[in-house]
Amino acid sequence: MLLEMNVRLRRGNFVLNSQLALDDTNTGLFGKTGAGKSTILGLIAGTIQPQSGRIVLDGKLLFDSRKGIMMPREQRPISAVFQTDITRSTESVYGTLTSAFNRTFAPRRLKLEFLIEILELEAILDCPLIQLSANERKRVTLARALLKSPRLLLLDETFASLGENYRSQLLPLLRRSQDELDLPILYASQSLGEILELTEQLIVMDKGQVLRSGSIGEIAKHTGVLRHLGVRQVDNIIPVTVICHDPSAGTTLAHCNGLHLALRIRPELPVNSQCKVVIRANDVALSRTYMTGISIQNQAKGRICALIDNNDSILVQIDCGWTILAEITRGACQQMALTEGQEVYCLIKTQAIIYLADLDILPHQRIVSYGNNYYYLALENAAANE
Ligand SMILES: Nc1ncnc2c1ncn2[C@@H]1O[C@H](COP(=O)(O)OP(=O)(O)OP(=O)(O)O)[C@@H](O)[C@H]1O
Repeated sequence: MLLEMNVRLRRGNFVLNSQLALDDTNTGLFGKTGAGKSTILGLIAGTIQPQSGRIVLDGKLLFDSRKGIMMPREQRPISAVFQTDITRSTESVYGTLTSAFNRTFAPRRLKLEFLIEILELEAILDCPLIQLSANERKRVTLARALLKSPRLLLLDETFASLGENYRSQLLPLLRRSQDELDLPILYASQSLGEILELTEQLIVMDKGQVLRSGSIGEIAKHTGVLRHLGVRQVDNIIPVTVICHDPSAGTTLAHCNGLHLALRIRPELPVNSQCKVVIRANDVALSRTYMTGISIQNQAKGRICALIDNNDSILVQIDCGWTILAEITRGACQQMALTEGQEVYCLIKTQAIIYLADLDILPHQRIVSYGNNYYYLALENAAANE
C-alpha cells in the first residue's frame, strides 16, 4: 500500500473522520463541494495537521498523534497543486523551476525542457511569479510539482482550471504517469467525468467521510451511488470483432466474447477488425423468454449477476459473455420478478447500437419528430426550435 491514512480533524462545524488507502495507481477523490476533498489533500501534503490519527506513506510516518510525529511539508516526498496556490514571489519562472528541479526527491523522471514545451512556459520564463495570470501560475505550479519527482502527486481540480488545450496534452502524460514515471496521482474533483478521464479508481467522499472506494464498476453496484456521483445516463461500451457483413439484411455481424450482435451495416470494416460500439442502458429491454414475431434483431441470452438500485430505476447487470447493463423501471423489475442468477434475454435494436467512432459527429445532427413532419436540425438550432 502506498498511503494509509486514518485521521480525525475538526474545523469549526466540519468534522473529518476518514480512513483511506491508496495503492500505486492513479485515484480520483470525488465529492460534492464541502465534502472535504481539499482537506484530505492538505492533510497528506502537510499543510493541515489533524487532531489525531496516523498517515503513512511508503512505510514512513508522515503523521502520528500518539508518537507526536508531524513531518514538515517540505520533507514529504509529495507534490501538490492546490486550487489556491498563490505564489506572491518575485522569483522568475525559470528560477522557481530550476530550484524545484534541483530539490528533486528521487531520480529525475521528467526533463525541464519537456515540461516547458508541453506547458508552453517558454514565453514567460523570465517573468516574476507575481506577474503571472492565474492560468500561467497554475501551469508553473504543475511543472514545479512534476519536476520534484515526488512519490505522490496531489491535484485539486487542476484540469478544469487549466483549460482544454493543456488538458488534451497533459492528460495522456498524467494517465501514463503511474507506469512510466512511477508517480501515482490523487486527483480531487467534483466532476466524475473529469476523474474518469484520468482513472477508474475512485474514493467517494461525503461530509468528511469516505463513503466508498474501489473501481467505478464496483462502486456503482451500491444503491444510490450512481445518483450521488451525478450519473444520469449509463452506456455500455463494447469492443467487438467484425464477423461478416450481410447486405441483404443490412447488418454487420460482430461478437465480443460470447456476445453476438447485429449492427448497422458497415461494409468498409474488414472482417476480424475491431471497433467499439455503444448501447445506452435504457435502450436494452429484457425478456424471460426468446421472442418470436418481433423486429428486434438482437436477443442476447445471459444471466443476471446484479440488480443495482438506481433510485427511480433498476440497473440490471447481465453476463452475456460480455457484461451488459440494462436500465428498466422498478415496476418492470417487480413484474418480471427478476432475481440474481436468472437467465434473461437482452433485446437490443440494431439501430440502437452506435459505433463509438460516430459519436463525435452524431450530436451535430439529429432528427426531431413533431408527429407528421421530420426535421433535420443542427444541434445549436435544435433547442431554439423545440
Ligand atoms: N480554515 C478552515 N476553517 C474552518 N472550516 C474550514 C476551513 N477550511 C475549510 N473548512 C470547511 O471544511 C469543509 C470541507 O472543505 P474542503 O475545502 O475540504 O471541501 P471540498 O470537498 O474540497 O470542496 P470544494 O470542492 O468546494 O473545493 C467545508 O465545510 C469548509 O467550509
